[in-house]
Amino acid sequence: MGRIAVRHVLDSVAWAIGIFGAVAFRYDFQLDQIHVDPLVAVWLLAALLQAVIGRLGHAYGTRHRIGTLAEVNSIFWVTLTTGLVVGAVVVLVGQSVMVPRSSILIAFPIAFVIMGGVRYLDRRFTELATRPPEGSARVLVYGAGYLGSTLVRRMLTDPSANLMPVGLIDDAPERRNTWVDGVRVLGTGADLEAVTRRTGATELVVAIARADAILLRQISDGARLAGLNVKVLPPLEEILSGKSRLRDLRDVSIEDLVGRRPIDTQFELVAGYVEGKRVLVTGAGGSIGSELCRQLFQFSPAELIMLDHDETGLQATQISLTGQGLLDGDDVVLASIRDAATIREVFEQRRPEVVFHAAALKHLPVLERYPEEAWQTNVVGTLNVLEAALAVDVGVFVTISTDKAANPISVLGMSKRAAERLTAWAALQSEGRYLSVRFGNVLGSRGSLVPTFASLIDSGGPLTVTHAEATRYFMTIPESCQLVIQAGAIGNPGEVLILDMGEPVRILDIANRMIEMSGRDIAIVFTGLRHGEKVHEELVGSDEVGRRPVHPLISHACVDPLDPGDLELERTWCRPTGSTSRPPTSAR
Ligand SMILES: Cc1cn([C@H]2C[C@H](O)[C@@H](COP(=O)(O)OP(=O)(O)O[C@H]3O[C@H](CO)[C@@H](O)[C@H](O)[C@H]3O)O2)c(=O)[nH]c1=O
Repeated sequence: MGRIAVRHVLDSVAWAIGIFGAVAFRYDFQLDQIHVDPLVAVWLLAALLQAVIGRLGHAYGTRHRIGTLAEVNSIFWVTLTTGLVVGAVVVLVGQSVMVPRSSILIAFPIAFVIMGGVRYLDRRFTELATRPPEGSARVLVYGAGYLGSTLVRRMLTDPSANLMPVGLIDDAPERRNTWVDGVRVLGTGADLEAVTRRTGATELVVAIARADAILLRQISDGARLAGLNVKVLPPLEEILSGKSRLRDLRDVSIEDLVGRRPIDTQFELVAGYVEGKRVLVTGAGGSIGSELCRQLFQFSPAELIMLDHDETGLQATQISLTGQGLLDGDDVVLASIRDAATIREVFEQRRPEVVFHAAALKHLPVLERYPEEAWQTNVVGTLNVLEAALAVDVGVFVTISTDKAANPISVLGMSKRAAERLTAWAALQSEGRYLSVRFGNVLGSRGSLVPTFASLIDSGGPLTVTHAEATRYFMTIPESCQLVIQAGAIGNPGEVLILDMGEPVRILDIANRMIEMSGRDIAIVFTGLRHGEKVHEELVGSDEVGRRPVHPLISHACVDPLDPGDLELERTWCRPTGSTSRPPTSAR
């Protein structure tokens, strides 16, 4: 018998107990005074009405979860209506067939309490059967809001996850001592140590949808003192859509602690300029280019053309996007931005309408030693892409720049400053929106700080920190790309858009945290600032004024256009003599 049929039968039994019990009460349990046949008729009428009204009122379908308040509420109204109709019948004809009028008045609460009780027991048994098994990890959930409650419920109904929620933590004092599915809010972040001792918890799961790096650092420091392992959830959207499961909980990473900055994507804005368009990304095999491709793909461009000179990088991006890396389609283009003729040909053949220019050389110390390389790729290469775009009337062109272009003192910074200025020049030659987006360090990009420290830790250290006070602005790659794509929607021609990266973080703090998270004993050595390296980065140049007219995290500033005819004047930093750079020397 199906579950719904069983519930109909049980509710009929509830009415039987209610009606016969009420009459038995009425006659003081002198059963020989009871006329059974009319009572059976009244019971059958009640059972039939309960079923019909219940079906009409959707009280028996899958609309409500078993034993929830919503289900009991809907059963209440069905039972009350049934009771009223049956009661009216009894009032009209009951006297003549020896059914006492008061019987339904008493039968209704008895039947309803039994129906509610059966549902409660059903729910308890179901929950007990799916409870995490003995020996499951004891978990505290930080955040008793929607996400925390959903998580607790999932843990309680997914025995395979082996996670037993033993308490909730929430900083809102009014939530203290409230319950979520039998799990209590035991205190705030300040009580973490006491709550851990009391519950024997070993894990702490952060269930705060918009937790940023600062909050995660605070929680993680508290958890360390309490001896808890910190885990974080996959992105909220994935949880809500059911794409991710409990086992996708992962340890908190250095990226979470340093660069997390949840961003609201204004989808309509972005879809407006990407959807149905031919979109080309240069540097598609790199860290930023590949993430841009992944995000742009979701906005259904007519074509996504991934261009890079690094075939292996292109393959990795293709795999991450399409699940295959055969490299045999039109979606990947192998070409170097240094090669003007080839780039022009690609643009003429593929006629992109939107371009994200992410191809660049990026390593500051290397470019100090090889400035000509920075010139060829970051300046001439950018000009090549811009000219090809102008030739085919690209409508939106976004150059990816860096905070090192603000008050530049390095070859990297100066080359990217020139790229921003060339983009501003191109804006003057076109009807389209040609603009740059400038931001600081992205966490985890190839060859950057975090992967370098990670491999130094793997090999036993020491960690090399260039300056004890050095700070950088950090963001995760996905979050910075989200902002870049939004910036493309709101930027005006020739502008540079500057992403708000929050507070700068000390490199030494990152080194210390990574060592601590590794659980190993690793030394730190201070190596001294390298040529061209600033102690603190600036996002806005001293000659620039940033305004935020549209997006709260994106400033707009004007850039002085650079006519390609004047490029030679710009080249001073590129020459060994009189330049800020050091000529290559033999390996030290
Ligand atoms: C690799 C390494 C780095 N550092 C320091 C140097 C910097 O102050 C800071 C970050 O270093 P990196 O991750 O290499 O990033 P940085 O030189 O700032 O440049 C990056 O960030 C820029 C944005 O500011 C990008 O435009 C560049 O393309 C990118 O390479 O950490 C150390 O102290 N020790 C290290 O071993």
